[in-house]
Amino acid sequence: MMGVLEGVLMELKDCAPLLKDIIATDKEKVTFKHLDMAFFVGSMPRREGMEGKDLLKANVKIFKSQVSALGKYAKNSVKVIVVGNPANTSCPTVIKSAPSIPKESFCCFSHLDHNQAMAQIALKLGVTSKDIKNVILCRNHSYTQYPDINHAKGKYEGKEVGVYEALKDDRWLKGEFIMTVQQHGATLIMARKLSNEVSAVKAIGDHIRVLWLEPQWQYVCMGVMSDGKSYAVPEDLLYSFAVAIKNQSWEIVEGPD
Ligand SMILES: NC(=O)c1ccc[n+]([C@@H]2O[C@H](COP(=O)([O-])OP(=O)(O)OC[C@H]3O[C@@H](n4cnc5c(N)ncnc54)[C@H](O)[C@@H]3O)[C@@H](O)[C@H]2O)c1
Ligand SMILES: O=C(O)CC[C@H](O)C(=O)O
Repeated sequence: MMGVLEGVLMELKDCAPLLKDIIATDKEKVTFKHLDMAFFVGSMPRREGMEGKDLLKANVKIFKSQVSALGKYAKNSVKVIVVGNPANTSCPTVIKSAPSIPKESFCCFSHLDHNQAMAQIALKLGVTSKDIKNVILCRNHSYTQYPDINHAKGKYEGKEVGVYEALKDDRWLKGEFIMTVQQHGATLIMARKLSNEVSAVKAIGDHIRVLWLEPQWQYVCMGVMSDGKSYAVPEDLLYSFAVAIKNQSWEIVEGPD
């Protein structure tokens, strides 16, 4: 596998102007030492005809072994993002496998769903995603997720207006839009015969920027352990909420403006 890694290294060097150094290794002790952020992405993707549960056994085994090494070698302040699927279901198991790391430091990656939902609205309005804000991706990273646009706003014809008001198409927003977002991953696999890549990498970059560099981004979606006090979601259930970011940490937002 080190040969393959050499190829990945070459690509990383080609696309990272701010890159200072890379350590390529297959040793857990070296990989996880002094880490600030860990993305659990090395795992099986779903192929056409497979269901999320088909990945569970294989991927949870990979995550469990890696995260216990993470607990052993990484800083206690490390932030862990579970990307590999089924991301929601795996995340609590991952958390339990590294008890030395606070459970608030873990999240399941739902930034891609958030980007997808914003893109659907932007395309329908004829603007770009950067003109849309406050779309909340609720519940989880699967077909039962729910894009909440009650607080969403768009810059439309020079004004900032609520998405319902701008689109004037409640039927689409309450029907086709929700279904398109919920089934986006599966539809893409059917079309491409492979799961998403470019959009996932872009969303991972967005997630890092929000968490690490741009805390002024107030309403962003992450799958986190519920505190039992918000939106009647039971405590310790992994759930995608709108969160506010402060000091590289998150807080569940109750009803964004
Ligand atoms: N949450 C999300 O929004 C989201 C988005 C995209 C992909 N995913 C998930 O991320 C995962 C990876 O997807 P992909 O398209 O990159 O898959 P891929 O098959 O292209 O890459 C998976 C990589 O994992 C590596 N790997 C396999 N077993 C490993 C192990 N035991 N230890 C370390 N690495 C191992 C493989 O060598 C391969 O390089 C999948 O589970 C996919 O469903 C999630
Ligand atoms: O398996 C799916 O339905 C989607 C896979 C995709 O990589 C994603 O996580 O969005």
